[in-house]
Amino acid sequence: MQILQGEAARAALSRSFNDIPVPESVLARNEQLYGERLTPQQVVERILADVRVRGDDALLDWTEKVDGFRPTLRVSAEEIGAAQIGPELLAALRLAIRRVRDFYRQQPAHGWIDYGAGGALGQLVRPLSRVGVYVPGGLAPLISTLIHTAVPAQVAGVPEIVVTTPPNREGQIHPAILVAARELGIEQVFRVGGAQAIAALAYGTASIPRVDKVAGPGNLFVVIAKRLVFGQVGIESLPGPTETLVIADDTASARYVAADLLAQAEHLGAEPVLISPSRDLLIRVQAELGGQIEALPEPNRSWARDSIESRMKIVLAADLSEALDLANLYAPEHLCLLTRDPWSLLGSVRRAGGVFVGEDSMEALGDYVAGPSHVMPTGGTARFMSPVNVRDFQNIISVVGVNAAELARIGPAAALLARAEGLEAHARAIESRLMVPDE
Ligand SMILES: NC(=O)c1ccc[n+]([C@@H]2O[C@H](COP(=O)([O-])OP(=O)(O)OC[C@H]3O[C@@H](n4cnc5c(N)ncnc54)[C@H](O)[C@@H]3O)[C@@H](O)[C@H]2O)c1
Ligand SMILES: N[C@H](CO)Cc1c[nH]c[nH+]1
Ligand SMILES: [Zn+2]
Repeated sequence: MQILQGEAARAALSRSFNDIPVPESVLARNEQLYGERLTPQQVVERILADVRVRGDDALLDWTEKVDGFRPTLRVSAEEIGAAQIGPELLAALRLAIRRVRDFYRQQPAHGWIDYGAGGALGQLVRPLSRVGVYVPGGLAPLISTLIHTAVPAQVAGVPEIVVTTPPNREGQIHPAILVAARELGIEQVFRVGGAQAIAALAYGTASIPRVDKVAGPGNLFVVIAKRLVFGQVGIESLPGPTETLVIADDTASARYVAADLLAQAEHLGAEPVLISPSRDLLIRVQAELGGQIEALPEPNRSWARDSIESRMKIVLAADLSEALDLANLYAPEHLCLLTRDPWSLLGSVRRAGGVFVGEDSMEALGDYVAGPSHVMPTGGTARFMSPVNVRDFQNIISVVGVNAAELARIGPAAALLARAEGLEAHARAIESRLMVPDE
């Protein structure tokens, strides 16, 4: 594999969300499904327009066409109640819920009101009323994603959560997703995925209630749909196909570096990036990757090989400082630091969804039980977006309650600014309170 350096590395790691690459496999599947090589954007536009007009019928038609099954949309309370998983998996699921909940309970997310000499100013914080959570399920049923999205919303105080997730070819949802919903007290789960699920949550249908905000990651179709419905509904961020950037030096274990790259490479469409100041490490990791890919079972081997062969970038940096500059430029979803003294690099990290410090804090642990939500910004959007968190599920309402003395002090300036804007009624509204009342 080609090793990039200097300007070539900078060019390869600079990106704009608008030119997010569409894998050839997606275009080929679209040709099969639609008889022409439609882009995901074109497909999503059709789906959104159709669901908006035809509601549930459109959801069923698109699910049948794309997922191969015409499902009963709502999972009944009996099905949620009857879902079973083994005791060890249940214990793991409960551990994940507890650790994510404990993490988000630490996030400062309260309102404040300052009662000063001039009256009161502050911010009220209120939970959103109804939130939609998208749980990916195209290739792997991402049980953990339900936990990592719904729990921060619940900590924020959201009373109603609506879950959508695609059914498998038998029209089923993985029982652990239903058990997780039950553990979280979520009653509304719908068998629908992709852009049609996002459309349903944004517009509402006879079966699926319209929500105030849609959260959760997904493939290109999901991400594009979320981008297109923004404004009609709130969108927490645009977490799409996953990516991991590892910075490793000559002290890193090539085995661990390869394992961490492959852990994310097995997500379809993932982008693995490795940056090191050591050419020797880069060569050793490539050899390890070959062996570890071969040792994976199918279909994971094919998914990981596709990510490594089609999208992996390998960069030789002059030193760790250049490695961090390049990482900040790329703004990865996951930044993994596998160096002699990883904590010394933390101060230079400026753009990333999450940073994983040292070889015992592998990103795969973060996917499940570390604590922070694994739903993190991708595609370079970490330049301006953050991982899912409590604030995503709250409104802030500004409070203004100044008293008469304060009004007398600051009112004239406001009236002056209003007249400078040519807004006479604004000025008069202020001055009407400044006038001494007639005896
Ligand atoms: N960034 C994050 O925080 C994060 C977290 C978890 C997962 N992810 C990403 O989520 C993604 C999950 O993808 P997935 O595909 O497995 O599941 P998914 O649920 O996101 O998408 C599957 C759905 O896509 C739709 N679809 C697929 N091909 C289509 C086509 N040709 N036309 C119309 N619709 C189509 C179908 O409706 C299908 O049900 C992965 O890329 C993974 O990396 C990201
Ligand atoms: N790494 C994915 C994106 O952050 C999330 C995930 C869920 N399950 C396994 N991995
Ligand atoms: Zn993962």
